[in-house]
Amino acid sequence: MSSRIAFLKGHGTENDFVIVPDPDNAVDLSPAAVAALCDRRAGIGGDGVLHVVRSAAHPEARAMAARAEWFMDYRNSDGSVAEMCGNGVRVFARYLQRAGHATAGDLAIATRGGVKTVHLAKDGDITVGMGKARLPEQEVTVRVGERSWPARNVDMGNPHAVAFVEDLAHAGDLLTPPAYSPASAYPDGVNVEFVVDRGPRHVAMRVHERGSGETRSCGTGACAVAVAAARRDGADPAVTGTPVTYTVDVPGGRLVITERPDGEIEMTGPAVIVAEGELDRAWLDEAVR
Ligand SMILES: N[C@@H](CCC[C@H](N)C(=O)O)C(=O)O
Repeated sequence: MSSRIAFLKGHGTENDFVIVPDPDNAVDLSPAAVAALCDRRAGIGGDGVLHVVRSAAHPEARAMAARAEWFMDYRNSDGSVAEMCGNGVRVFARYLQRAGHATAGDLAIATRGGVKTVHLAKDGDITVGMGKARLPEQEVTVRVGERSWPARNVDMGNPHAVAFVEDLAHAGDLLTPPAYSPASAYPDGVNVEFVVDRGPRHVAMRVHERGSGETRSCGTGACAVAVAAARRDGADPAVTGTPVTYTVDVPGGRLVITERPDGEIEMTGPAVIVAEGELDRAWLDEAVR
């Protein structure tokens, strides 16, 4: 076994990831190993890890192997797994392109949230088919300090609570997860988005991510926000037969989200690889001890 592990570092609207190419699923990425990699002082640093594995080599993805050669085994920075990562899937596709595993055109990627189709151009922004949103009706309240807001429940494969606020500063420092009630609303935790209006079909958000804390962007969160904003604004493509597009500003940049009449959501945004290197396996072994 080599004493080195290849890695790359990338981001999408500053939601940043450690990328671990591991086609045969040979690297033991325990939760402690993921947390060590994501540590911004003692490790590489990132909001999460994109473990790049051939679908056929991963028990959670084998059933998707005929439709998608590669599986995005996404982990949050605390080591927990999540169903889907919208910024991550664009960065994942950018990595596959750079490594020569994908060319311009449509590329299917397996995720725990199902197979997603990424449209890759030679360069520039990347568009991803994010699937449909589910809007469970349950009433939820999100609380930060003395303030509270009703939140819209949006499921993008992973859970989101979207709260429209007067000022993004009202979300506070987001060093701890925002409180919500009822406590039973999200048995597996939730990503919480705070949203303000910027103009017609243009909003800005901050997010506290389950398993990662406040991040500079969340792709699934931006989709959840766009759908929640559209319904609040009385826009439902399924009713009007017309696609609806929202621009969503995040602290790390801008994402453009379109919901089509069939409910399918497309997200467009950047994906950047910033570095490539090798990890010392002995460091990782020591870090998880
Ligand atoms: N940053 C991601 C979402 C990552 C998963 C999330 N923290 C969860 O646990 O559901 C995105 O861009 O969608």
